[in-house]
Amino acid sequence: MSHAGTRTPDEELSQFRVRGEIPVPVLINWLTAAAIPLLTFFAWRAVRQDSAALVPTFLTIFAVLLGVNALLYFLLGHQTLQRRGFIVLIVALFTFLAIQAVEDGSAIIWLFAYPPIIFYISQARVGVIACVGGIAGLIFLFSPLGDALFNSPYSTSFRISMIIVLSFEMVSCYILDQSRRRSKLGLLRLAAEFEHAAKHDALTGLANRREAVEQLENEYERYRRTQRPFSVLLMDIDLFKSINDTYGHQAGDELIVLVAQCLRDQCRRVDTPARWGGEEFLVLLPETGAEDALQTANRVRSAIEAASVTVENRTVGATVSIGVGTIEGNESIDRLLQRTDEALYRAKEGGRNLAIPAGD
Ligand SMILES: Nc1nc2c(ncn2[C@@H]2O[C@H](COP(=O)(O)OP(=O)(O)OP(=O)(O)O)[C@@H](O)[C@H]2O)c(=O)[nH]1
Repeated sequence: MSHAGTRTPDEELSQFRVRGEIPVPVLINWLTAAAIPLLTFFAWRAVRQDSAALVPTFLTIFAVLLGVNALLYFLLGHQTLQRRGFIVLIVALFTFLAIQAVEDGSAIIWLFAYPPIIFYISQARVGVIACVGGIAGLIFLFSPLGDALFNSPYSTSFRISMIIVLSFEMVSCYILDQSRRRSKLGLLRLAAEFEHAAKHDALTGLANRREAVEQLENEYERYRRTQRPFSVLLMDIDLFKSINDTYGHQAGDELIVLVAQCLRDQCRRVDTPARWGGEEFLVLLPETGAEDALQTANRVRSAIEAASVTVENRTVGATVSIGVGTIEGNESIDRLLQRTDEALYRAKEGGRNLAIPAGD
């Protein structure tokens, strides 16, 4: 998972979805589908109960606007627009329900639906701001100034209970939401670790053979589209068995890590150095012709020849033999690897510590 730029984990989280999690646009659609008939029902009841014309009119307007918000989402597919539109509408709706004392004041208890929704569909920061704003608004509504402005029918005990219970619910929702976000982050990090482990070699940290094959296939596809050739270096540490036998397996492993580091140092960022087998490495050089590939091979070879590790106060170095292959015409990846392997074999036969271009 990327931690690029100044993105906070919260923003980062919204980019990913864990399997089974309800996507925010879907939840908003469900809530809209539930709210429209409910609002229509309460509007109809308000008409029947002879409430002021304002109430049924506003409830109907909210139902229509929620429908328009959903329609716009289906037409444009703009998730942020859908979410922001929905938040604005529900904040306005809950404010209206509270200050107009809809349903003789009982509609204010719908405010309890607000905290879980707001925390789920927006970032934690937005949820906190919305909840603190909501409680502040409610305290204002229940204050003597609110009474003077809106003439609320709520009893004192109801007001106290409403503020305490709603605050309790908001804090609970915040805690549960934090826990949900932390577990989601943990799951995403675990998935990223698994993905990394599946694609990389544990000893060297280089791409493993499976990942190298995948990159080769991608590069091959690009070659077929653009006809810009790519090259591969297939290399093998010389006389590695005798290094293991003389200095031990641990020293052998250290040399493998050293070779990997030399590859990293000598390759471009776009190249893929990979551990191909035990003491075999492959480097994929995208958009690289034969001449440049041979130059890179010789640079890598010299860097490895110059490097060494210290084992029990003894300096141990190694050399590598390299086959250098460049894709030609319509040949397959297998054919390219076969030609490159033959070149590697010739480098071994020719005395080792050599880079030999593949033949036809
Ligand atoms: N330490 C260590 N040794 C390994 C690893 N993987 C393979 N080897 C050893 O590498 C050696 C490879 O030897 P060979 O393929 O016979 O060839 P070589 O001795 O390198 O000789 P040439 O390739 O002909 O230059 C074997 O002894 C393997 O056991 C590893 O991960 N760590």
